[in-house]
Amino acid sequence: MIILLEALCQSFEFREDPSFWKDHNVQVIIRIRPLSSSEMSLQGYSRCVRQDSCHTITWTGHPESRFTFDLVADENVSQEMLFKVAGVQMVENCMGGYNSCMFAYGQTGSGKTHTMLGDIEGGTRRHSVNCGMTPRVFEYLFSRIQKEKEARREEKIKFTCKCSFLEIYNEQILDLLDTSSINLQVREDTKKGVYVENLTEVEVTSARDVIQQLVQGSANRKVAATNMNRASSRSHSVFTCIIESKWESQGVTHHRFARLNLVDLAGSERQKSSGAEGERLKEATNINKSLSTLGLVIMNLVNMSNGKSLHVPYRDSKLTFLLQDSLGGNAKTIIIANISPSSCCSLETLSTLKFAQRAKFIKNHAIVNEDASGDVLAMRIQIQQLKKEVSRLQSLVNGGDENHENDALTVSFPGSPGSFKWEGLHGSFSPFTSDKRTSQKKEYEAALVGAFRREKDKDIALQALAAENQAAVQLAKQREDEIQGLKMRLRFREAGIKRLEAVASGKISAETHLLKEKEDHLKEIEVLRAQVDRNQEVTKFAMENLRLKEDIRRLKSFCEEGERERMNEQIMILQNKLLEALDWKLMHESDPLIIQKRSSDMAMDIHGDGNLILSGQESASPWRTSVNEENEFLRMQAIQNQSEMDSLRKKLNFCLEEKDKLEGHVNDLVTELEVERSSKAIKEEPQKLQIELPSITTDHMPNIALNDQIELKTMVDAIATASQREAEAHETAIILSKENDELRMKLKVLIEDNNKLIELYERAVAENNDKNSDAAQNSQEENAQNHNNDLTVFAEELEMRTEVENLEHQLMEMHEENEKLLGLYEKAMQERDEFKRMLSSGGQNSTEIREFNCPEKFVEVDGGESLHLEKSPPSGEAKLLEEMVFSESFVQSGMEVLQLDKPSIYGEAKELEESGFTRMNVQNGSSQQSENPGWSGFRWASYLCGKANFSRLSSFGTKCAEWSGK
Ligand SMILES: Nc1ncnc2c1ncn2[C@@H]1O[C@H](COP(=O)(O)OP(=O)(O)OP(=O)(O)O)[C@@H](O)[C@H]1O
Repeated sequence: MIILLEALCQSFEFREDPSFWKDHNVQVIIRIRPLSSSEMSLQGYSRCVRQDSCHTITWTGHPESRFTFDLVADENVSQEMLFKVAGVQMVENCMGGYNSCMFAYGQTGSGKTHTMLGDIEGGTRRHSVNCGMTPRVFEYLFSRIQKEKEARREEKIKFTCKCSFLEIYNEQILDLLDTSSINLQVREDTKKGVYVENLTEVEVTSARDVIQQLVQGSANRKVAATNMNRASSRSHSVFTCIIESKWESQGVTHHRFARLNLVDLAGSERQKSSGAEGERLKEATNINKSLSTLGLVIMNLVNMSNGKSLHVPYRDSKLTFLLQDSLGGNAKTIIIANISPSSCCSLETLSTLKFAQRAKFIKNHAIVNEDASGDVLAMRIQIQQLKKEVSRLQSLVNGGDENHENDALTVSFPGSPGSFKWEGLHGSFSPFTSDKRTSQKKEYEAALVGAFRREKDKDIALQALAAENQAAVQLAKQREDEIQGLKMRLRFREAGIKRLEAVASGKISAETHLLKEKEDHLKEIEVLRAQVDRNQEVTKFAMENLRLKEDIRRLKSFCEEGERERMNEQIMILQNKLLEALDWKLMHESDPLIIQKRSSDMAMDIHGDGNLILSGQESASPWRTSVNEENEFLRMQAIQNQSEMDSLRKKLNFCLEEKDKLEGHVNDLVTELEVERSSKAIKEEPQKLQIELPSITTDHMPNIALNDQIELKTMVDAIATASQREAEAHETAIILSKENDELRMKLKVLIEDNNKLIELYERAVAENNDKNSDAAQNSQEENAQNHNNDLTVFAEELEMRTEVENLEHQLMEMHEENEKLLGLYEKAMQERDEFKRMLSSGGQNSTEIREFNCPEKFVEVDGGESLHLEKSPPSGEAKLLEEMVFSESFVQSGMEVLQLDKPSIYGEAKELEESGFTRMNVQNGSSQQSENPGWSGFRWASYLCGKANFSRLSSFGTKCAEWSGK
């Protein structure tokens, strides 16, 4: 970690290029402050920037962005070092007559005040290493002034420094040196430029004076504690010093001045992070507003330098209005963009870097602010002398003769450090000493440099003017084209009007007019199109417009049509895939640590299962191959088994369905059979009654026989159908049973296969264990994989085994069901046979029934399952029976009974016959164990009815069923 930090905090050479200010008027420096303790507690040492050189810095967020600046100062750059690089040259510029400005920009807490003021309580830098830029600048300025005064004593050079200190708080200008004056106004004047009306200006003569003002003003500044900074400046502060110098030379008075602005901006802040509320929130809003105007001004300045003439909204905020000279005007400006390197300020840092990058493109036009005034005559002489000097120098350059007459000339350059005399080449006529001559030569050179520099500046200004001119010419041409177009359209209109007049006076027809009109319109369109095409700006804007519209549409659809969600989902999917790929890679890369961990995890898992105990050791490669093969074989077997099981499951389902159908079928058959039986019994009853009661039935004999024949035929048909259905059911049952057998066989095979698999698997495991004990440690990856495979196969087999068991169980159940069904079926068959037999022995029955006419006995029917009547038959019903069949009521209780165990109709009838009972009684029985008392009751009632009048007593049977609760 420490090494990493050292690498990250690697220091780069931090020194200024002395020639910088010759070509540039705006310098941008990035200053990275050290991580604060709160940042470290939040994000540790995590950083959002990386310094690549003394000019480049990379923001390491997504996407990574690289920025290039004039200088990048890391956290190791001290206050003094920063001053030497940026401050010293700025003071020199001021001494040379250039307006200078230094801004500190950055988010709240990024170190702006530390940079600009630093520790000023202790006085000058001699007292504190943390003393900031401003005190150092003034200390150096006054030392330079002192030196200059000494060097140019002859010229009687004089310096005056006036300071003012203001703050812009909530868009109001406050005088920090006089708290009584508030809401000062910014004014603009052709002579003075931009200035603040009624602002206190204090003359200072030493660094100490300045520091005094600084301390006083800083104490008046609005500072408050926020989440981001314990002492956050809630305003922009501007410390201004106007440095003026005057000197005389050759009767000419020179006046030079420079304005030095030192600006500590309030920090941009996100309301969320700063936790601003109430007054703080209002401050923050104003701060952010003026900073965004500053950003806008800079953006428009950049656009301007790219040839786009746009309005620069200086007046939109007090700050930009006041500092307009420093932004795109007559000044040399340094912007120090302060940033925090911590990841928790990543977005703010990026925003500062972007602001600084934009600011780098500002183009200032700094010129020396100097005036020369004095005796007009003296100046004329000076000009003449200069002219002569220039021509003499030219001839010298050309190798011509020198005119020594004019050798002794006094030369003075406006704006030069002073006037000097030219002594000619040898200086023989000069009254100056040779020492003086050397120093004058130096002055002469310096003056020449100044002259050239000014000339160059003028050239640049000229070039800018030429470019502007060209743009103006282009614009004029464009306008001319437009006017031409308009003229043409006017001509078309005039022609149109004339034609209309002609139409009105009947000279030409309306059709001709319309045709002409159409032609004119087409031409007009052509002209307009040409105009539009010629106007590149319009085309460009149109294109841009289209592009922007497309962007907006895309963004809208992105948000509205859930594109964003979809993309997020896709990203998630991709991320998961990536993770999977990484996992796979990790698994397959021979990282011994990871593999060891994985294999030990695996071993633990297997232990946990309680099925396998495998150590995390590797096995030899041939053995591995064979185990792999076995595993593969097992896997294939498992797949095969799985598919067989699937097909078995399908068959089982089919069987179950068939079984259900069969059950339904059998039930139908049983019902039909019962119905047939009961109807048969009812039919037989009259025959019997005929025998028992000849007097009653003889009259109806021919009718009954005919009816019987018809009913018998119907019954025979019904029985034939029933037999057919039974045969079908039988067949289905046989098929099912065959299928069952097949299934059973397959299951057996499967179980055998399974057992084989388990055997194989156990053998593999045993071998594995054996091999593991000998294996070396470096192939644990393979082992882990095999274990994994084994475990998977084992799990699959376990699952299979459970499934097979389930299947077996199901089969067993099915088997049982089938068995039951078969039983039922057999029973049904038996009953059918009985029924058939009963039918075939119809005549014999009448004889037997006749035997029933024995002494009266009562039988409790529904043997073993006694008929339980919940309601007694209503007396009316009993009466009916009496009237119809018997001479006395047979619906009684408490009589002697005959218990029958599980009687069948046939059996019961037989027993009845054997016992010689002539009558049976449906009794309100005591037994309640009947499974189907209603049914039994009905059966017995039917039996009785069969022996009485069928048509009338059948209703009694139904009633019996009702009474029995069905
Ligand atoms: N380069 C640096 N070296 C050491 N400490 C620094 C540096 N820069 C800033 N600091 C410290 O960070 C803290 C915040 O700095 P400062 O008050 O200068 O921030 P600011 O940008 O002026 O904030 P605001 O905009 O809220 O006024 C101070 O305690 C300061 O001492």
